[in-house]
Amino acid sequence: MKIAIIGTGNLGKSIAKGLITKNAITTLYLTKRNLDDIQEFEGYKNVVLTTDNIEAVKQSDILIFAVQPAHFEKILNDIKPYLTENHVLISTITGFLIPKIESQIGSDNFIIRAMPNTAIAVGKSMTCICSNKKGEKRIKIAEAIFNRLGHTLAIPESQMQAATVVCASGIAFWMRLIRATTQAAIQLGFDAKEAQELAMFTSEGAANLLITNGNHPEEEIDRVTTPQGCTITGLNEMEHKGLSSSLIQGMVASFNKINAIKKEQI
Ligand SMILES: NC(=O)C1=CN([C@@H]2O[C@H](COP(=O)(O)OP(=O)(O)OC[C@H]3O[C@@H](n4cnc5c(N)ncnc54)[C@H](O)[C@@H]3O)[C@@H](O)[C@H]2O)C=CC1
Ligand SMILES: O=C(O)[C@@H]1CCC=N1
Repeated sequence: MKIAIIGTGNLGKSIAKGLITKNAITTLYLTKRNLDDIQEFEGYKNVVLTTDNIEAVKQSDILIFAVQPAHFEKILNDIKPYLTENHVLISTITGFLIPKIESQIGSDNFIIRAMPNTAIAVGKSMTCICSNKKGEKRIKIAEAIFNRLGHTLAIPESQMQAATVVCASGIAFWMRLIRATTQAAIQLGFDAKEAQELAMFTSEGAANLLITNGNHPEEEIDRVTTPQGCTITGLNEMEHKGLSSSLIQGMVASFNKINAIKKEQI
């Protein structure tokens, strides 16, 4: 696959790492206004670093956009004359709706929105995908790319903001939970490195139990909570302090923020 990543910042770099590691490219063009920050990709076979978005568009079939929302409109205008009927455009840009993309370049292109997260760098992204009418014919291509780099779910565009909070911001939320459990493990006597090891692999195990068995989390909790034991004592204390409630409220606040940004853009 001839892929270009337009805007190789935090997310773009993560996607590039995933694509290169999984050997999912024929050619990969990585664009950025200043190439200093992406020198780590220099020297990889079939990977080209450039400041020239138009060159990247001309040399690629699949265009993945990973710039900040404020920069996207100008980039679309710049590349518009070079888009062909074969290009598949995949935008990862938060809050930039398909009708707005179509208002820039028309509705006759394959337009897909994908919401991955930075775990794409290690092939473990949860990526939600939607498309315009025309893009429905190419959504399988997007799914094939992102399935190699994790797990995908096709959703309506109306759920894309919520998916951003749950999956993209979700990496930060989970990191904070892992850090908090690490800090607790240090207080309970492990050194910092061991504490993080315990926290990381325990959270991986918990997620994998659900992924593998398809159970509800409470079923797995029931297997751990010995009556009058230490687990239920800790769990109930966390709930008295508002664990579930604070997570839900935080994610709703995050969602409200995205919607406020979207209103400013309209
Ligand atoms: N960081 C994340 O975890 C996620 C980010 N997103 C979305 O992805 C987009 C990018 O986010 P980040 O990577 O965090 O931002 P970032 O600011 O790290 O990366 C954007 C990159 O685009 C480059 N850029 C700006 N104008 C350009 C131009 N004309 N040509 C080529 N490159 C240009 C910038 O130099 C920068 O490196 C945002 O719209 C964000 O909402 C979506 C999901 C997850
Ligand atoms: O924090 C943000 O606004 C962006 C969108 C999801 C991840 N980063």
